Amino acid sequence: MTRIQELASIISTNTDRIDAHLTSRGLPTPSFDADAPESLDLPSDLQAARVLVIEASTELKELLQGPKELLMSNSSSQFVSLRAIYHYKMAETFPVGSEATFVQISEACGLNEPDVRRILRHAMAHRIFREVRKGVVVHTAASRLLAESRQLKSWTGVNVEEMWPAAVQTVPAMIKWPNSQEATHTGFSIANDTQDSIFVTLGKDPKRAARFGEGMSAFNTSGGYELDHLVNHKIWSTLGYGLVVDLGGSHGDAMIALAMKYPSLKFVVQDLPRTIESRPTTPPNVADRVEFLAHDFFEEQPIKHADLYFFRWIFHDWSDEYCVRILRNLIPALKHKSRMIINDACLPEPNTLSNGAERQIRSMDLAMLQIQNSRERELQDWETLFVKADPRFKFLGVTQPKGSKLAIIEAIWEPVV
Ligand SMILES: C[S@@+](CC[C@H](N)C(=O)[O-])C[C@H]1O[C@@H](n2cnc3c(N)ncnc32)[C@H](O)[C@@H]1O
Repeated sequence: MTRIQELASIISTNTDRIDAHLTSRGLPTPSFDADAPESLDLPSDLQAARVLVIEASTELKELLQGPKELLMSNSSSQFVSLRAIYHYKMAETFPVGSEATFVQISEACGLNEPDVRRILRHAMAHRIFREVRKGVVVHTAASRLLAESRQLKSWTGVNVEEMWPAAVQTVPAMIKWPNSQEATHTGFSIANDTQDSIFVTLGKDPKRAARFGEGMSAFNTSGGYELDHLVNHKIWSTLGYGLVVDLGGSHGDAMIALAMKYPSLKFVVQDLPRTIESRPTTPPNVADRVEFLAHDFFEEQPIKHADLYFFRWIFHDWSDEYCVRILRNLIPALKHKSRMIINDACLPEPNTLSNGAERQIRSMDLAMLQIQNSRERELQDWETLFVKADPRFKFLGVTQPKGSKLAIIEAIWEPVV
């Protein structure tokens, strides 16, 4: 069998399995229609089948394209339509389930009709909106999310208005500040004409801070980043009536999820003031056990003797020098056997992941470069970080929950007594 035949067979077999499951339960078949579910709800073996189909169909497509077409298929304009749709709030100009003409959308959003038409037709080629009759637009499942999901809107806003401009300026930043590890020497710095880091910049603008927090919340519910992987880890049930402090915890999603499952634990979520202020209301059933506190992790930790200090997606935002500072700022607060958990990626050896997972993790690594001059780390890097910070941190190792894109990196404070 040739590779393309093999791929076609993987696609066919696994698509049949998914289809049989959906059909036998009367569940809707995947579609781009506005009423399609936000994601496919499948049991874990069929989620694996879904990933196999996606991986195989991508490889098949790219093999059949050939190298020339593959290289030339990267479009520099891919985010123009999405950014325009986001900026002009085009998805919100007419209700889901109804129709609108390009003229009506233009009048509602304030952009001239010819540009509305070309922007939307570009997006339609990517399944966002559909032209049901000439000049008449309806929502698809993707444009419905842009119209109705606050989190998805924010995620898109962060992507097209914070990340993308920074990406464009990343190589100029590398040329301007060679080998810099500073969070103020980045594509983000050039794109925003600022000498502040992204987090200081967002901290000065409540709307941007709130949007970033909501965008992070969207991440926490999607492909491999779901909080279940964290919540189901064995460590939490060993903490008894313990106190957990989440540094850079944004709107508290992780601690709220843990509080729901572990009623004896108490939590403090720390972040910069604008992020803490912009959080949504905490669910009432856990509000008495999840406290929010503005705290800059480059200052000394004010909550003493917690059982566990937690960092999710924090260290990948900072170069080593700054990570060491973050860890050292904990030391005055630590008690014997305080635990540290870092919930971040642990880069595997090259070519050990599926291509889809490899693309995602390498993109995240570059995203960290473009906004913070930081990076994703390998196992050895994590161990070294604790050693550099203080030899009294004992590195316990890394576990990779099945299906999770983030690892659990553990250390314990063990000064000689
Ligand atoms: C990538 S987000 C991760 C958010 C959250 N831990 C999660 O997993 O959804 C990084 C967070 O670090 C926060 N942050 C950045 N600099 C900080 C600082 N100096 N002190 C405290 N929080 C900070 C940001 O506001 C942001 O919420």
